Amino acid sequence: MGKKVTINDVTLRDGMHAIRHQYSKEQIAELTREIDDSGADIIEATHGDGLGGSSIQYGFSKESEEDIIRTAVDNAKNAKVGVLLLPGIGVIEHLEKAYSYGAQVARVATHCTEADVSEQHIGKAAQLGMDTVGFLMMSHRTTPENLLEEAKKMESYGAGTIYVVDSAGALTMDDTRQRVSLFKENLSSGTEIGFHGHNNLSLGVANSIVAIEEGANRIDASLAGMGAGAGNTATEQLVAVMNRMDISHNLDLYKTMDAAENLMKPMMERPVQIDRLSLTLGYTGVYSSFLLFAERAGKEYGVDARDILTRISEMGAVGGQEDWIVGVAQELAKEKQNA
Ligand SMILES: C[C@H](O)CC(=O)C(=O)O
Ligand SMILES: [Mn+2]
Repeated sequence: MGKKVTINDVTLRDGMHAIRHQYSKEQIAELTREIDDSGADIIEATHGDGLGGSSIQYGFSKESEEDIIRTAVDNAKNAKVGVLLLPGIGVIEHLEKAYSYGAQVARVATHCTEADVSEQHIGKAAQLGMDTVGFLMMSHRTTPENLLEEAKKMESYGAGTIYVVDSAGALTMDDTRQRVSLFKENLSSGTEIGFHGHNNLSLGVANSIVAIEEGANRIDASLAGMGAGAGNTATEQLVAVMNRMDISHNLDLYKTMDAAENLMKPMMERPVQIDRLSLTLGYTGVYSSFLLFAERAGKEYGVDARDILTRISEMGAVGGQEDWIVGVAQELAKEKQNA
């Protein structure tokens, strides 16, 4: 089926959310070596919210940005190291520094209707000669047709790959199929298409396969699904399914299974799994990295964290609005008192 699939591993970057950005240099080094040895093509390594993400708003990371990127670069023999940048959180200077530390892939992420804020960053990454990717987050929040228009903008700025990003794990298989197939029919034939899934509705692998069937050839995955919410598409599960379907890729199944089981799972602070809270993220379409914030606020204010997420969804929150969560928890607590 189609071209060989490139696996962009997000264990270190999206996985940062699940460990509150607290991977140590030693953990980054060990994970990079195992992921690289298992055959992943790209290893993304930054704070969960990308370059410049270490802050009071998103949580401070244990290690500096330079140490995170350099440790990954120093320990990857074959894989390229990538970085994520959300314009506004990260700036051009962050990108230049990441490049100087050895990052070769730059993924510029915007909300699905705001591609126009990525022009400078995509332009800069392309000018540096980086493998430049546009990353359209919360793709369920707009129509396939509109998402295509945003993808075309990123393509025109110089991105060689455009991703459908299911940040909330809310896309169904038909939703994924419609978005990826429109990209395939309408973007330039030289533009690669990617898919980034979250497993909140238990569709991470299924949606990734649908994306491949429709012409995507870059897929994000992480060991044991380590990532925000119920996690990302689990590498070892995806590899097993791709093997069964004769989809060509570079990964070794047993190595991904062993790394997930022996290395990744023991590092998890909170099991990365589908539970009532992560399922609510997918069900209501809320950004996966809100999970731990909502859980904490629910405990602090004595309210059901599912109600927080539902209210946040009704308010139309997008990534970056983590600070709304405490306000909503306080509001719900007051309503409970007055009931
Ligand atoms: C900053 C986010 O964690 C990016 C991402 O992985 C997503 O939107 O999903
Ligand atoms: Mn993600």
